[in-house]
Amino acid sequence: MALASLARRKAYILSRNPLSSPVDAFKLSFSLRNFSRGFASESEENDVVVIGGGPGGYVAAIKAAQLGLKTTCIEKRGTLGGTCLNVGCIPSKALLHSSHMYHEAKHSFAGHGVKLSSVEVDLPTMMAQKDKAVSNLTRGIEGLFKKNKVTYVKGYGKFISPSEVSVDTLEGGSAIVKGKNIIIATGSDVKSLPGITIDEKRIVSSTGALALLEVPKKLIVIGAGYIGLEMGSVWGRLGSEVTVVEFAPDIVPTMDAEVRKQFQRALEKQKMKFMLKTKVVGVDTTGNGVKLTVEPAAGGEQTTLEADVVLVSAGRVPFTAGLGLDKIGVETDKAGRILVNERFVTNVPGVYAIGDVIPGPMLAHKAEEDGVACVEFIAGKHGHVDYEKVPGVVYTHPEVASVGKTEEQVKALGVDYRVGKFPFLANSRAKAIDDAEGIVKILAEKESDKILGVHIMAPNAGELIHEAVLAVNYGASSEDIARVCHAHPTMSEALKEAAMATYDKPIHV
Ligand SMILES: Cc1cc2nc3c(=O)[nH]c(=O)nc-3n(C[C@H](O)[C@H](O)[C@H](O)COP(=O)(O)OP(=O)(O)OC[C@H]3O[C@@H](n4cnc5c(N)ncnc54)[C@H](O)[C@@H]3O)c2cc1C
Ligand SMILES: NC(=O)c1ccc[n+]([C@@H]2O[C@H](COP(=O)([O-])OP(=O)(O)OC[C@H]3O[C@@H](n4cnc5c(N)ncnc54)[C@H](O)[C@@H]3O)[C@@H](O)[C@H]2O)c1
Repeated sequence: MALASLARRKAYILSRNPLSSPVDAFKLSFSLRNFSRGFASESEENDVVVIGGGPGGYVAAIKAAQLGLKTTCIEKRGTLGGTCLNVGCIPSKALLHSSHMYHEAKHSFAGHGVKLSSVEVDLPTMMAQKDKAVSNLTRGIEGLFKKNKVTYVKGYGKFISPSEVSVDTLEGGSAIVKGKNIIIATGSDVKSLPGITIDEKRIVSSTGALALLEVPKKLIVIGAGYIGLEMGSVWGRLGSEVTVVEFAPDIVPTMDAEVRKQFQRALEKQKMKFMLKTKVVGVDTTGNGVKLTVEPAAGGEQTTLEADVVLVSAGRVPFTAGLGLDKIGVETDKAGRILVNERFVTNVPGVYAIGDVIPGPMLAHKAEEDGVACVEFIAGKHGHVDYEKVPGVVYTHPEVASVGKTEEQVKALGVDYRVGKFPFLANSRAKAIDDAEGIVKILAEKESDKILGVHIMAPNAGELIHEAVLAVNYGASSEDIARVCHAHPTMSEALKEAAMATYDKPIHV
């Protein structure tokens, strides 16, 4: 790197970092010189050290390096990408896609005039395709680290002081990594239930459910949340008889109630069974399968259910084991989540936390936004995450996607509102492809017509929602969406029609 360009970069960073002292300035120029040479020794002080290489951590590390900060990321797993890439978002979406293809071939192709003499599941090939997707993507992040000159340390990090992390490296040694700013991005782990031991064979977490060696005849899912419904769908499509046991009166309790009812009906049509308001009180694994004793959540008569495999998907908890938080005095809440202020700083100056390990939705895209905003603050810029406008998607078929408030939340706020709905049964593209189960529902403030929430159930709701995410972020009205020309024939026209139904009348119903 030319000296002039180094000087410009240094001046730029210092101009945006009001905390930089002359000593910091010296360290910065030292680190920038090393940065320009493309290496960094672990004993040198970093501007930013990130513990955890998941969507929160790796994105924070890349962004920090892009902002000219000398950055090291410590990850214990041996591969980057965290829960999401290794055992979460990516492998589950790979299996959801493969199992959907099988299900379509078996149940829908003939109706489109495509005849197959036989359709079979080849589970090892399906799993290999999933593993290939995962390894390509995790290696891709290593490439991005190299490209952006992020130092990658493979090992388990623990605090020895607010500016030093000791790492037990995967190679067997240990190292001290120093940083002016340390970001905790250690993510989450499966929440275990009392009396139920996960062996990842017969009683599995999502990780085991992503790697079963055969299709279970009977699968019981504990918890009707994101993981339960997605993984229940995968195995249900491949032939399992799926029963979902849920403690609450409803599936996905955070979803808009009207959409949720339609969603539950759609899943029941796919033969998924639900036992709501039900709790698990005992598990017996002494025989070949698993016997699960359940009773009504409010107490009452017990029933025994039998299954080949039980999936425990009753939520996730922040992961901070062995991190040494007590050593440096980082505060957590009762649920173990690290408490941070609006700049992601913990109660210990210089120590930050982002992603699943702090309060807020446990979603990969939220963790990424946290990561970018956190390092922007560190670099003296203005980071921003609006937690009210984080979209959520359940990747079943149909998918359910939402942004903003549910009708129940709007009612609770006492706001006067209007609702506009449009069914996919009246959408020409959905009818053309014979996949028309679903609805768009828009909630808008009555007086201003400002959109408060959008809920979509549709085959590709996870893609369709982003027009609504943009609208909600820009403070758009339903009329704003309705007056935008949408291409025909597309599923997106259903959003336009629902918007017309919100402030006026739709054309096609
Ligand atoms: C089955 C499943 C499916 C999911 N699907 C989706 C989805 O479709 N969309 C979505 O938005 N979200 C999804 N999620 C949630 C998503 O995976 C998380 O919200 C996201 O991974 C959180 O990112 P993170 O960076 O905060 O933590 P994580 O991804 O958990 O990463 C934390 C990393 O830190 C490492 N680590 C922990 N402690 C240490 C230490 N002391 N030293 C070094 N390294 C350490 C861990 O090994 C881990 O790799 C899914 C989750 C699961 C389980
Ligand atoms: N598509 C996605 O974005 C996606 C996919 C998978 C996971 N995730 C994330 O991972 C996290 C964990 O997923 P999850 O499905 O495990 O949690 P979740 O919070 O989505 O759902 C857990 C469900 O289990 C129920 N439950 C809790 N204790 C129970 C008990 N003892 N018996 C029966 N039911 C019980 C809850 O009422 C809830 O409905 C979620 O917060 C989600 O954000 C996201």
